[in-house]
Formats: sequence, C-alpha cells, structure tokens
Amino acid sequence: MSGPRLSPGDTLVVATHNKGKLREFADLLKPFGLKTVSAGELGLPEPPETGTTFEENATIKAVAAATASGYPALSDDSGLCVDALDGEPGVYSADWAGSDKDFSRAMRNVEEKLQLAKAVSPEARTGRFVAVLCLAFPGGERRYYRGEVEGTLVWPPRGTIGFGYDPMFLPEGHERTFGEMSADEKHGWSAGRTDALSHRARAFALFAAAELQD
Ligand SMILES: O=P(O)(O)OP(=O)(O)OP(=O)(O)OC[C@H]1O[C@@H](n2cnc3c(O)ncnc32)[C@H](O)[C@@H]1O
Ligand SMILES: [Mg+2]
Repeated sequence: MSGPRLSPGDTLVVATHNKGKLREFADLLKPFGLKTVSAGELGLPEPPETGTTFEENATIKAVAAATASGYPALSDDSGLCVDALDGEPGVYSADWAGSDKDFSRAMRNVEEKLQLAKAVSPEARTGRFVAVLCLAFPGGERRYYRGEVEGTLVWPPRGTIGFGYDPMFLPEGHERTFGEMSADEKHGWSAGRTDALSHRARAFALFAAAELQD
C-alpha cells in the first residue's frame, strides 16, 4: 500500500466519544502494540456530524482528530438500519437517543415505528448494523473500512451487556442478542482471524489486515 503507514509504537487517536465503542476498540487494538489515546482524553471537541452517509461522518470525525492532534486518527461512524423503516435510524442512530443518550427511548421508538409499519413477524423485522472506519493521517491521507452484520429486531430488548441498540439486535444465525453476548462473542474476532461477527469487528478485521500487518 502506498502512503503513510502505522507501525508498532505509533500513537493512534481513537476518534470517538462513545464509551462503548472505546471499550471495543481497546479490545480489538490490544494485540497490535500501538499507543492509543481517545479524542476525549486529548480534550478534543465532538465535531458536528453534518454528513448524510456513514463515510461522510466518519471522515469528519477522523480528519478533525488527526488535524487537531497531529497523530493518525481512527473514527467509527455506525448505526442500525431497519428495512421496514427504509433504513432508519441509520446515520441518525445516535440522534434518536436524544441529548441525554437514552437508548431505552431510542429502542422504544424503533419498536413503535415497527408496530406502525405492522412489522410483526421476524421476517418483517430485519435490519443490519453498519460501521465505517476512517483512518486519517495529519497529512490528509484517508482510508476506509466498512463492516455490516444482518439481523432481526426483537422486542422486548434482551440483555444488559454492550451499548446502544445491542439488546434489540439478534444477529443472523445466533440465539442471543448483542446485549446478551460477552464482548469477545460480539466481536467474534481475534488477531490472526479474518472472520468476525459484529459490524465493528468486521470493519476492524479489514483495517487490521490492511494496516497492521507487515
Ligand atoms: O460519534 P462518536 O463519538 O463515535 O459516538 P456516537 O455514539 O455519536 O456514534 P455515531 O455517531 O457513530 O452514532 C452511532 C450510534 O449507533 C449505535 N450503535 C453503533 N454501533 C453499535 C453497536 O455495536 N451496538 C449498539 N449500538 C450501536 C450507537 O448507539 C451509536 O450512538
Ligand atoms: Mg456521533
């Protein structure tokens, strides 16, 4: 690959203010020997996410962090796309929880809209989690990695592990929601593997293969 590279010992800014994502990135990045620091630890503000695609918002967050810090930065823009709701909440997944980040309310909102759409059977309640990672360098170079996982929206929510919409999301081929899975089970990935389960771990596996191997 041409352009700037990441090497063991380098500092990488994890350009998110979401504690759930930060925990997951700490797990995923652990084997690779980078020095990681979060945007919050650096005192960086949360940039307004004015894009209409995951790629645009991931770019805004990574470029802001790389520019302000002078280090390479990895952002994650993600969300839950529900088929019966024409892909909503999608890039607005965080907004549905309001300024107090109340995801019980956000999940109830999804459920109410599914009821209005008469989406009752599991086949009518399909959707996916999407994550787009942007790796941005202070010099302007950017690279993108995307992961998706298909699943079904269940009601009532199940489990208290994880964050966000996890308790409502039953990944295809599994019997437990993300809210009932340990972090390792939700990732479904460890260093050296190419497969993964969650949208974030799938995107991360592509990032690791491209950016963190010799
Ligand atoms: O922008 P940053 O600072 O990274 O944090 P955020 O929470 O605002 O993140 P997004 O803008 O990407 O919004 C995505 C929302 O989608 C939800 N989401 C994304 N990945 C998820 C996951 O693995 N499990 C549950 N919910 C998830 C979560 O609630 C996020 O708040
Ligand atoms: Mg956000």
